[in-house]
This record gives sequence, C-alpha cells and structure tokens, in this order.
Amino acid sequence: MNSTHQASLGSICFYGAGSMAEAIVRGLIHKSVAAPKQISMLNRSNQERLTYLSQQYGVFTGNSEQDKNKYLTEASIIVLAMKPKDAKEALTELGPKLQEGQLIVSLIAGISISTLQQLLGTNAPIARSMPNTSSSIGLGATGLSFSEETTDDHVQQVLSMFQSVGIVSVIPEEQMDILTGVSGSGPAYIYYMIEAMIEAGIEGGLTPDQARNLTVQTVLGAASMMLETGEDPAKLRKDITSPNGSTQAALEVLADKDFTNTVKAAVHRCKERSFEMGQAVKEAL
Ligand SMILES: NC(=O)C1=CN([C@@H]2O[C@H](COP(=O)(O)OP(=O)(O)OC[C@H]3O[C@@H](n4cnc5c(N)ncnc54)[C@H](O)[C@@H]3O)[C@@H](O)[C@H]2O)C=CC1
Ligand SMILES: O=C(O)[C@@H]1CCC=N1
Repeated sequence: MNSTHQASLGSICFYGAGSMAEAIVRGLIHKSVAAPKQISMLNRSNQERLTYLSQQYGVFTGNSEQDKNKYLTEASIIVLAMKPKDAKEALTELGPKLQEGQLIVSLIAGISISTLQQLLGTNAPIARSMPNTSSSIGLGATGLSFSEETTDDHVQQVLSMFQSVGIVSVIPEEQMDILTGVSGSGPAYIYYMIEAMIEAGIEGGLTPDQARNLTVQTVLGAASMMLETGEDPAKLRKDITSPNGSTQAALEVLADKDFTNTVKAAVHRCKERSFEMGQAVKEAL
C-alpha cells in the first residue's frame, strides 16, 4: 500500500513505553505526523526511562494511577505496547476505563483480536499491528489487520500512523504470525549476520571501524539494489558470483551449513513462537 493518508490522529496514548513504543513515537514526531503534545507514554515503574522520553521527545509521560486514568481516558487512540506476558494485567485494568469511540492499536506479538477483546471485556475497535524497530527512522515494515468494529476513519488513522514510519501491508489476521517471522523480528536476523561479518573482518585485519562501515554499506547497498532495480535477489546474487571465484567459495560454505533451510527454520520458529505466546495468554483467560 503506497498512497499516503492524512487522517487526523488526535491524541495517542502508548500503554507501555519500551523500545517499540519509542521507535514509533520517534518516527511520528520526526515525520510531523503527530506533535509531541498529542502523545503520552505510560509504563509500570521506570521513572528514569520516562524522564528520558519526555526530555528526548517532549511527550507527556507517567506511571501513577492518576496518570494512567488521565492519559488512557483522554486518548482517542490507545497503543498497547507491553509484552505479551503483561497483557492480561494491563488489559483487565484498561477495559473498564475505555471510552466510547476510542480505538485500540495493538503492537503485541501473538495475541489475537478476539483475545484482546476478551481481556478488555468489550468489543472495542482494534487494529492489530506488527511493526519493527526500523520505524524509528521511517523505514519500518508493518503488518495490519482490523477488527470488524473499526470504521473507515479508524482504518485511515492507523494507516496514516504506520505509513508515516515506513511501509504497510494489510493482511488477514491469520498471517500475522508469519509476518512476525519475516519482518517483525527480521531486523534481528540481519543484525546477527552483520555482527558476524564485522567480527570476521576484524579477525582478517580490518579495523573495527572499517569492518563496521564496509559491512553496513554492503547491507544498505544490497537492500537498495533490490529496491531500485526490482530484480530478483537470486539474479543479483548470480551477478556477483564468478564461476569458481571467491563468492562461489563463500556461498558453498553457507550451503554446506544448510544456510537456506536454517534461515527458513528460524522464520518458521518465530511464527510458531508468536502463536505460542498468544495461546499462553488465551489459555489463561
Ligand atoms: N521490540 C520489537 O522489535 C517489537 C516489539 N513488538 C511488540 O511490542 C511490544 C513491546 O515490546 P518492546 O517495546 O520490545 O518491550 P519493552 O519491554 O521494551 O517495553 C514494554 C513496556 O511495557 C510496560 N508495561 C508492562 N506492563 C505494563 C502495565 N501494566 N502498565 C503500564 N506499562 C506496562 C513496561 O513498563 C515497558 O515500558 C511487545 O508486545 C512486542 O511483542 C512488536 C514488533 C517489534
Ligand atoms: O521478540 C519479540 O517477541 C518481539 C516481536 C517481534 C519483535 N520482537
């Protein structure tokens, strides 16, 4: 989905003030899609973290009962940004505070719309999302599914929010776990690969700075080549691989270690784990 929507967002309360909430807040503010004073962020206890967030972004923050009551009831959009294991407590508390017309946007991995509604005790309109941390620099990739209670206006607001921080795919909810395996957790696999390449470069005698800069530019260049040429990755790989050359030798090592199946197994295990986390919450209802 490429078109840019400009729906007005109203006030947004992030219920959970961790790394994913910060990534989206940073993106929203940097892209001027929301002003700092439209945003509030709540966490359980870490005052130091809240002080950092209010100083860094100029948003409202809080962790007291009074703050919670104020920001959760005043917001037009409430973003669920706590870990799956904390969802039951947080949503049971949130349910009775919900106001008519408020929209819930969940970032929580694994937990279905119907489980969220059961925890809230009401069929509130819900957008289930799976973003990633690259949202903080406007290069996020987000999956979205909407509950049947959401209106066209809700859909536009949520598209607006996530399109401001990257690309968006609207998908059937049952595909959310595999999307988590590909793009929600995906940046971590790429960082893992980058870490290994940097280590190897240093082992081979490059300075840490050289190894880092060369690796980062290589990953950026490879991703940009795919975007700009629209080519198949296998074709781009073949363009680098001279017969019996150095690239072929490297790829043979990866193939010997079952690289493709290992990466696929990681993505599928992530999908399965996402489902398991949701099931654990559902079974404890
Ligand atoms: N980190 C990532 O790359 C991604 C995370 N997600 C999802 O986003 C959610 C948050 O993940 P992170 O930001 O990584 O976690 P985090 O551990 O960094 O942050 C969680 C926040 O929730 C707060 N919290 C927990 N219970 C609370 C309660 N009862 N009241 C108020 N605040 C409460 C904590 O104080 C903390 O600020 C998770 O559900 C995760 O599945 C989704 C996509 C990517
Ligand atoms: O690791 C997790 O559970 C979350 C979901 C996607 C990225 N981080």
